[in-house]
Order: sequence, then C-alpha cells, then structure tokens
Amino acid sequence: MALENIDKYEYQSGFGNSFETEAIKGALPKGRNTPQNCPLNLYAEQLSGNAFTAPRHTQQRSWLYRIRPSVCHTPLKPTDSGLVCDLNNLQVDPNQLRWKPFPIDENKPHDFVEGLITIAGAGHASVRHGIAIHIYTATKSMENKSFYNSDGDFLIVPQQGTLDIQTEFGFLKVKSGEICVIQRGITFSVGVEGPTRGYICEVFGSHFKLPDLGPIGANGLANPRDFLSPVAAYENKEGIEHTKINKFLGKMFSATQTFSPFNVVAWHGNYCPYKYDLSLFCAVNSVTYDHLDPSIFTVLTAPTNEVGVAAADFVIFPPRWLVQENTFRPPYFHRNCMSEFMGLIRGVYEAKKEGFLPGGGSLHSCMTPHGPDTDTFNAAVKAELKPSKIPDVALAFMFESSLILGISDYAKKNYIDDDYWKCWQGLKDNSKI
Ligand SMILES: O=C(O)Cc1cc(O)ccc1O
Ligand SMILES: [Fe+2]
Repeated sequence: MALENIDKYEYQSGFGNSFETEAIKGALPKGRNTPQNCPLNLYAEQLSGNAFTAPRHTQQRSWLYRIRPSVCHTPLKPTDSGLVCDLNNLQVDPNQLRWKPFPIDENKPHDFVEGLITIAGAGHASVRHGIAIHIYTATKSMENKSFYNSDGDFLIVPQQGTLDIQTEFGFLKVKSGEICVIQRGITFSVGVEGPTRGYICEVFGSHFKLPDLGPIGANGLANPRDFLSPVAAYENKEGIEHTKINKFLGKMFSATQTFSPFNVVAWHGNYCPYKYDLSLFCAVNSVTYDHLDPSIFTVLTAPTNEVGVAAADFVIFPPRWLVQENTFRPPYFHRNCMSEFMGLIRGVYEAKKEGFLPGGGSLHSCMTPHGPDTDTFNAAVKAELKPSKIPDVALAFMFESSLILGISDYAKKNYIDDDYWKCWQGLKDNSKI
C-alpha cells in the first residue's frame, strides 16, 4: 500500500524478534533472500548489525527490498553540521558536574542533525568500544534530508516534544516518556513540531539488549512484548534532491541522491529500530529494608566483553511505591567505579530537591563522591516511613558506563552549574561522639 493509504504508526511487537513485513503483498521473496529477480523488480539489500560470523544468538541483520539501492548517491563530502565531536580531544574533569537545561535556540531554526551536541564520551568508534552522550535540540523537521550513523547505535530519550521518525523500516512516533533505539547504519529522518529536546546515548560496541533477570524470574522490568518496531512503509519519490548525512568516526559527511531513501517496500529480519514506553516498566524493589542499587531499574544494557559490565546501562527512576522500613529511602552517598550521567525527563529527582532540571544533566564520574543534597538528606532522616509514592510526574534516568568519560569543549564551557558543589556543603557533623 502506498504511504497515503496506511496508518503510519502501525507496529509489530517483541524485543529482538525476527519480523517480516510488506507494504505491498507479495513484495517479500519467498524461501530465499536473493532471488535472481525480486518480486516487483525490487532490489535486495542486506543491512548487517554484526559480523557475518557472529554467534547465532547475537546475530542481527535484515533484508530490505527497495525501489533503488542505497548505493545510488553522490560522493560523501565533509560537512559542518551540529556540534558532534569525535572524542579525540575531550576535557578531563573529575568534579561533580551539573548542567542547566540545554537551551533550544528558537532564533536559529535547526533540525535534529544540526542540533546534535556531544556532551561526554569515552573510547572511540574506530575500535568499536565506547560511548558518547549527546543532547539534541530541534525547531524544524528534516525536509528531504536523512541521516545514518556509521559509528554506533543511538538510544534516544525525548525530553520535550514528540519525534516523528521516518526510517527505512517504517515510521516511529516517539513521545517524551518513551525511548527509541536506531541502530548503526539505519537511515532516518526526524520530524518535529515546535521546540524539541532530548538525550542520546550512542554505543560503539555491542547493541542494547534486555538485562538478565536472575532470581527475579521470567517477568518484570521492561517486558519484551512492549518493544515496538515499525511495519514496512515506503515512499516512491524520484527526481528530487535528497541530502543524506552520515556520521563517520565522529565527523559529518553529506551526499545527495535523486530519490527518497525511504523506499523499502518490504523487509525481514531482526536488525530494526524499536521504541518503548517507559511507563510500562515493571519496577522491582525492596519491600523490606534498604535502598537497593539502581541496576534494578535497568531498561536496556549494552554489554562489554566482561560479564556483567556494561559499556552503557540505560536505567530509569520510575514512579513507584517506597515501603522500606527503618531505611534512609533516597539514593545513598556513594563512590562508584562506574560513570553516571543523569538526565531528567520531567518533575523532580528524588536525590536533588533543587537545581537538577528537566533538559539539564549531571555527571558523577568514576569514584567521584556524590549523593543526596543537604535538604534531601535532612528531610529523609526525619521522614515518617509510611508507604510513599515517587509520583508519576517524576522521571529521571541514568546512562551508566564502566568507561571513564571525558567531556566535550562545549560541555566544559556551556551551561555548567558552577554552584553544584555547594548542595552538599550544608551536611554537618551530626555525630554524637
Ligand atoms: O547518583 C544517583 O543519583 C544515581 C543513583 C541512584 C540510586 O538510587 C542509587 C545509586 C545511584 O548512583
Ligand atoms: Fe550515583
């Protein structure tokens, strides 16, 4: 069915499933991937998310059947777009860092790609190990323009504004409170309405997967069936000037082509973008005593080769009941060997009464001490411990990484909250020694 006639936002569900979907019945070849001539005379194109030889349980690839193949474009040329940096010259700062909300510059119309700003990172795409944390802002849609990333997968966390994402695989509408993953190589274009902002965790190595549940059992946290991938939807536009932007080793390149890249009539496979509504997260926590580690709120994890150690964990602090007895309920004071970048989607975060705002961020690096601010501490040690609720209006998250992150020049110079350190200075000696 041509684009005009379909529900753009139809999805198929299941994390990591092998899907098959056709926008025109019969467009998928039967019984083989590369027949001599594909149905409807489409071109077959494989998109590989892993080495061909990766073990079967990690294997991710899809076959796309398209009107013209992706290769029909002019040579890619370096272009200035956005403030993505290549992580080669990051600034080093062990302090507790907090950023005020990153502004959405409405005086300078810009799209999603032009509004990408790298904040922090470690490792490098060239060795397929590491992560980068970006902020995006946008005030306009990408028109006749698309983007694909050779460096890694994007986990996108919208904070303000809905993303209307057209991909080679079909459409995804992603609201604030939902997330999506668009993997390495997938071409997409982002439509927005009004001022838009969010966070991105880019992983250069493994793909995100659901965490193991161990003794929790077979259910809970993010359930596989709540992950949604698009159904095939194509547009047949020829004779246009379409710009394709590619991020390659942290630099932007641009090429043109005369047809829409969203020309995939059918596809099958398990390498495809997906979205997830964070309100569906089934939180598990202590119902006796103590504040448990935030790993219990892991939505997705991108592992390293070391068992149990992530390049990036995506963790949320979801609305939930707190019922622990004789317990200091907010996050504890701690020093962590992992790096913790936090963002706030809405509301107020349980460890910080003030100063940590939606659209801002914080970074507590490897072994950098941190914890609840003075007001939060003083209130929590006096609180009556009846069941209480972290309200639905609050939603914070963390990109937690085993890597030690450097910060970009931009992040070092802009929107830093110079007074952040002061939020702990009121913690007095209360000892009765
Ligand atoms: O630092 C933070 O606010 C994140 C965090 C939350 C929590 O509940 C326990 C540990 C932790 O690092
Ligand atoms: Fe922490």
